[in-house]
Amino acid sequence: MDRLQWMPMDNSAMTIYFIKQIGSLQIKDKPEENGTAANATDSSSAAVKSEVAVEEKGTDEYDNDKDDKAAQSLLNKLIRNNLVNNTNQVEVLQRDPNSPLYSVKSFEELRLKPQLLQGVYGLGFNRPSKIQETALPMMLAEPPQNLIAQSQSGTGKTAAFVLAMLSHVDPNKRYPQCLCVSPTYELALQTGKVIELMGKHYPEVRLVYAIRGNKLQRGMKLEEQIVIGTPGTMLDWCGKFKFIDPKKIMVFVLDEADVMIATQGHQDQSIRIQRMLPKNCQMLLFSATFEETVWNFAQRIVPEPNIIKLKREEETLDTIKQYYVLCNSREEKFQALCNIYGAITIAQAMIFCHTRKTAGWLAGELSREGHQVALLSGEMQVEQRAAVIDRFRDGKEKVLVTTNVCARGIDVEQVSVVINFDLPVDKDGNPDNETYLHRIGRTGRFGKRGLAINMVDSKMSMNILNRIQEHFSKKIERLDTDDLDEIEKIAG
Ligand SMILES: Nc1ncnc2c1ncn2[C@@H]1O[C@H](COP(=O)(O)OP(=O)(O)OP(=O)(O)O)[C@@H](O)[C@H]1O
Repeated sequence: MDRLQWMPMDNSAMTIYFIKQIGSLQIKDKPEENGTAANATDSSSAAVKSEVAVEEKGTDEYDNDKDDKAAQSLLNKLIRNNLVNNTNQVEVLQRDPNSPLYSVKSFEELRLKPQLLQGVYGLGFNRPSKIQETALPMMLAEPPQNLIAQSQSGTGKTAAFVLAMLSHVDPNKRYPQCLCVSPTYELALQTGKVIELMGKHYPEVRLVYAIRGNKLQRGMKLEEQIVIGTPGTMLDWCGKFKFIDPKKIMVFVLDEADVMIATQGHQDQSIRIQRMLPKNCQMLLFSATFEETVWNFAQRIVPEPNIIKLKREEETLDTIKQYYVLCNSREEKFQALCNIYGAITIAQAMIFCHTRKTAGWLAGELSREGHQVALLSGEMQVEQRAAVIDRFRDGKEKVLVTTNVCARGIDVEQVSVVINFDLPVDKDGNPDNETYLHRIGRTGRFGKRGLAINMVDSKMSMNILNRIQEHFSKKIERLDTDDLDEIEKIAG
């Protein structure tokens, strides 16, 4: 697939250029922001400065950073360049319990079209991932089987359903045969990129994006076999504008169901699209989590599904030593931090704050002390955040100060210390145990030993710490940061 259809654009602020070569899809969305993103990669101190400037404005923009699932998912994709290490076992629930459970250990066994096998190997995939081993045979089976697949972020779900779509289309038929719905514009583009790359040697198959800004002429009929887009535009293209004949769709993919559900209105639109599709259309639903809301949504969309879940790995904090430090103010917390830095060698540390304001202040103080500091918070563009994380991962900065935007999914192997400058609480002020686990899980990865230090500055935060201890049934020891010998000992 070495070309994309050129699509007429409207005059909105956004301009999209589709350039002939694969991988050179360029998006221009507010040029001044591109400039800011470039600056962010230049130096982290630029980010620190802007944060301090925000603080001076004295407004109440210092909210706790919201857990934006779509942004987090996009961030994960932007910073990840290989498969997430996964040791979990797969659990399969089949629609027809008599059919043999079929699983493949190689891509050859799937008897893919040579062009697609070339695409797979071209991407550097040597063998299927855990979820792909089981999902691919089901998705490629005849007659088509419906599937709900859950597996954590970065385990190869996108690659799996992209391969299924590319395998199912008939390139000789010039109309849409596969629809793939993603929760946001940016996530749709990311998935589109995987389709382009995987279909690189299959130029007869074409792809079009049903996303905002891509205005087609009324009355036109799409000739591309695969349509990827967001639910609203996809619904319009199927219903209102009739660019797509939904009755001819053979495969319907709902990507990132958990993110989709978190986005208002998307459930409804997806269900409305699904209702237009023929009964025998294959439904594929993918999600990184499998909470009740996702499950309810899945049941409304996917009739008689096969289900693949990853069995949950035991969450363990055994390799992480946890301490708390008693302080009276944020200045004392900062002093305690300096003492820790003075006593032990820290390869890389992540420091979590409750608000953007504190994070900005702390980053400024630390850089004044001579530390190489990176700052990450929710008001930054996702691309800026990815650039900051990349620099941190490359060791260009040794300390990353952040709010909750960085709690999940980011693997930086050299992080040996995590500091909760503020303990994680939910919006009602109760301990946020899940976030605590995610935060301190940034250290001690892959069985390495890690250190987590919690700053306690009030009765209330002591109470929160106690409740966290109770929740995990794990003692958190007190650390006296005025005693350098004691600090040295914990690093041993
Ligand atoms: N079989 C494979 N072998 C090696 N790398 C793979 C394989 N399958 C996928 N990858 C790579 O692993 C990374 C994650 O894959 P993918 O995006 O498909 O995961 P995902 O589960 O869809 O993640 P998310 O939940 O974030 O959408 C990508 O960089 C992809 O190119």
